[in-house]
Amino acid sequence: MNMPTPAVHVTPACKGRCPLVHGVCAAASGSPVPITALPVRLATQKTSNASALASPSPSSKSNTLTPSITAMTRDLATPDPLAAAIMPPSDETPADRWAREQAEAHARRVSEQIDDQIKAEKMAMKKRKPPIKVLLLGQSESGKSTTVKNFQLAYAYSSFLAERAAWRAVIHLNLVRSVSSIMNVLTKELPPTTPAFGYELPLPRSSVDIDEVEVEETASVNPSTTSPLTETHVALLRRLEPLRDVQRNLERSLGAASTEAIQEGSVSAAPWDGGKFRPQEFAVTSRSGWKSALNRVRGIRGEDSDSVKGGVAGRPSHQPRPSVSRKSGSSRRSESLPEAGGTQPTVERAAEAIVSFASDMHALWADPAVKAVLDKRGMRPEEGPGFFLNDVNRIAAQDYQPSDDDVVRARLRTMGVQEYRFIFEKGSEAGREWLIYDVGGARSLRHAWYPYFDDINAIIFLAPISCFDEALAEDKRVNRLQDSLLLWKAVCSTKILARVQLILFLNKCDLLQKKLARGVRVVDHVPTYHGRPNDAPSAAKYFRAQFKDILTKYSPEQRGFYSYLTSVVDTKATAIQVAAIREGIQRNHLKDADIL
Ligand SMILES: Nc1nc2c(ncn2[C@@H]2O[C@H](COP(=O)(O)OP(=O)(O)OP(=O)(O)O)[C@@H](O)[C@H]2O)c(=O)[nH]1
Ligand SMILES: [Mg+2]
Repeated sequence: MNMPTPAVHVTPACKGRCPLVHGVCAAASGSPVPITALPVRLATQKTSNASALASPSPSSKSNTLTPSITAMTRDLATPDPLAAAIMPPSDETPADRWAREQAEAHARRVSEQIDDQIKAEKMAMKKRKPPIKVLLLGQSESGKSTTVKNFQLAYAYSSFLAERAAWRAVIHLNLVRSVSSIMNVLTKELPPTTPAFGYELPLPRSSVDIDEVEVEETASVNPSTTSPLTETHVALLRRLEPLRDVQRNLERSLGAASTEAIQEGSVSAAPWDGGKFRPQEFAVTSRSGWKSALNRVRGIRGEDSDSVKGGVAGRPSHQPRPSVSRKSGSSRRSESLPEAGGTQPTVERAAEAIVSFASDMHALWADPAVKAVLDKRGMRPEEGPGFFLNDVNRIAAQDYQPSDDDVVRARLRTMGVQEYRFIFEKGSEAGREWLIYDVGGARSLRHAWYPYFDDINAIIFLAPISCFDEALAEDKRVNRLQDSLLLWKAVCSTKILARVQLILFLNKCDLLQKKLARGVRVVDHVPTYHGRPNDAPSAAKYFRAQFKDILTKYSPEQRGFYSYLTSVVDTKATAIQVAAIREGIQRNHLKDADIL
């Protein structure tokens, strides 16, 4: 008799010990194997189930595949051999049968529920809207992080609030740094016969011996007759000298983000723009910047400990793009993190020291002779980043807690790329997730931007137009406005960004206004400005036209020019602009998706 070809398959894994479902082994974890290829074990098992078949003798040649299957087929008058395997026992009582059927019905219901759930999840996945991704670009100190703070204030205030206390150390450092830089200028004003300040002078070790050193040293000081500085100033400078240690300690506590950009020389404005750039060689420096710095003073160890994973909106989380993180192991800049909570005592000691220097810091800033020296040397700390000397008494108070405005004005540079998640609760697109990427703007950090160009919806580009007379911190030969224009040109002409909506913030308009009001002439730094009025609206209009020309000329495809005159430290005005931008980006996104 010809052996019928079985219509069932089992996997090698189960070796036929499990029931089959729809002709395929239920324990399938490997490729199904035709039953004909099975070792003898399956056949012997089936034959024992079908007790009609006599067991073959161990010595018998019938212990091979062919005779066993022959036996099995003979035995199986039932059409499905596996049904026999799971058949209820022949001696099942009515009660047992009832229980079995109940259990089977329950199992079916559970199985159907799971199927429904999987189906519903699949549908929801299909329906979920992709996040809108916005990248903030611009040179260092252009106001990118300050713009993020405006988004946080407007749309994620609880997370802004959660971080606010941690900014105290940053604000203290900003304050001390202003004092230090004033001290540096004043020290230069002293005549050469005056003993140098700083490291050559034996510094008082504590506030107790300040007076002794003061008396001893000031006796020999003979300030220049042309300098407005007197022995009182020298004494003041000497008393403030220990603040330099406070600054160093705070910088150490806050990490790399708290130091300002060092001069780097000839790094190009846009490292990705020019043929030789290979993005995979670079990595994002993620262990620095706000998050890490704030975590340090909050006593949180590790960079992701407060990252947002589908929860609170608006807090930073670093999520490097795959193309970036792949290489991050070798090229990531390492920064040793202190032990959890280890920076807290240092930060508190610094706060106490600052309180004890409050009146001297106030005296320094309020002194007309000091102002005269700063003016003469062209130094205007009040127009620089993170300036808090006007509020020294409030900030150097024992119980000081930063206000919203203090946080917005605080300066801490961004060194990697930081991602902020926002889930907007109101409006037509409620529930839509936004991802905002804040990057480090120094020239040496711009290579890390490129991987983020990939699938971005919009770029907010910040150009600080008050900087037309300033040099880049990284390269003193480069004018800051020139750098912004070069960078804008590179962004406009980058092919991968051809369809990305570009929004230009001509920022620091408040400082532009102040600068021109005190007599700085645009034409002295921008010769093509010739013949135009030296006022802020005219200058802003002129700069805007330059940016627009570049967009028109260098965009691979025609696109709209959206620009705003901003002062992002003005949170009220910025809130209105941010709302308009949000609406605009959303509309553009919907239009792209053909929803509008
Ligand atoms: N007066 C004034 N200050 C501003 C304005 N925008 C930003 N600032 C200040 O400038 C400093 C630098 O701003 P950030 O937002 O940190 O600059 P950034 O572009 O993030 O800089 P990097 O992180 O180094 O790339 C901060 O102290 C801000 O408060 C503005 O429109 N007017
Ligand atoms: Mg920043």
